[in-house]
Amino acid sequence: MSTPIKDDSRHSTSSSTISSAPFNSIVGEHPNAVTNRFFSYERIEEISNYLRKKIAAAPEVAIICGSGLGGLAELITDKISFPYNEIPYFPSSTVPGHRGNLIFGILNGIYVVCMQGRFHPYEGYTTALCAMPVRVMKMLGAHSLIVTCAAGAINKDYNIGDMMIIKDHLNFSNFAGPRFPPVGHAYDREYVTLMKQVAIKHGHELREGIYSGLGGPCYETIAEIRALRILGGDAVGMSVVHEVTVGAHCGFRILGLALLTNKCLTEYNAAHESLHEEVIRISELKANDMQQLILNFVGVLKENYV
Ligand SMILES: O=P(O)(O)O[C@@H]1C[C@H](O)[C@@H](CO)O1
Ligand code: HPA
Repeated sequence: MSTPIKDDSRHSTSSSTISSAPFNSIVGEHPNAVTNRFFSYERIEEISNYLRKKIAAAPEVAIICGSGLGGLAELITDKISFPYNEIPYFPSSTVPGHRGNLIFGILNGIYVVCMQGRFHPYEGYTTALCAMPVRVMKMLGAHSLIVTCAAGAINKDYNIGDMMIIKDHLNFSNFAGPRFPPVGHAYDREYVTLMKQVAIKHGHELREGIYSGLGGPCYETIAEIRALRILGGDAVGMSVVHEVTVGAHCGFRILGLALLTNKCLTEYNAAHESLHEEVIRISELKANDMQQLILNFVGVLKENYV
């Protein structure tokens, strides 16, 4: 792992107040501004050591829950839960539908670590900071990363409530971090096949497609959606790509799963606009199907790969 880092001794793990002060982008700097830079190997190690002392085992699978999808954590047993603001150097979750807990425990027979909510660049955090927990979860021992998200459907044939395996992405966000990591095979082809088999076996219909990652926080313009469609995007969202980039860089086998919560606008005379409340409503409505897919996929990983 690389060490492209600027450290700052003002922060140490002895201070649990680092992340707990409120975010106020208008009147001042976020209290995590110092952490909102690069992350050294040593700092990732410091965070990992803090967690390692308190957990029961090394996690094998890491899971990131997207908007409204954090209910997966309810299926985990023997849970040890850390609110993000109690973990050294972690930022706070500020988006509704992202509860902000790092949860360790057993899911379908495997020790997992689950991010119940993620960090987005539009919250004011660098992409490097948003993806920092991926490095921590890898250092703790996880070999596989399951990234879930809510996304808008661009593909004309895809509908609200569809679940889509992410086979590749279009990255329209910037990134500060290690230079030139290859991501051509970031999404594990074997995992895609495995997930399709799981879906068939358990009677779930699954789409497959390309996720376009934009910065947000505004939803896309009609011109943008039309352009993304021409470029081959099947869905669009505001996360995933930084996590997958970092996950590929640190050697994770990765599976991406998007829940399509809305149809993106492509016509100027369309009556409706996308709303985050609607995104969460659909996520929660379909959460059970997403959870079952992940639960069964993890079970298959246990049988075949672990
Ligand atoms: O964290 P995810 O990618 O699931 O959240 C999506 C993208 C935005 O954060 C939000 C827009 O409604 O949902
Ligand atoms: N655009 C971007 N992000 C999203 C969307 C969308 O339409 N739906 C859910 N997350």
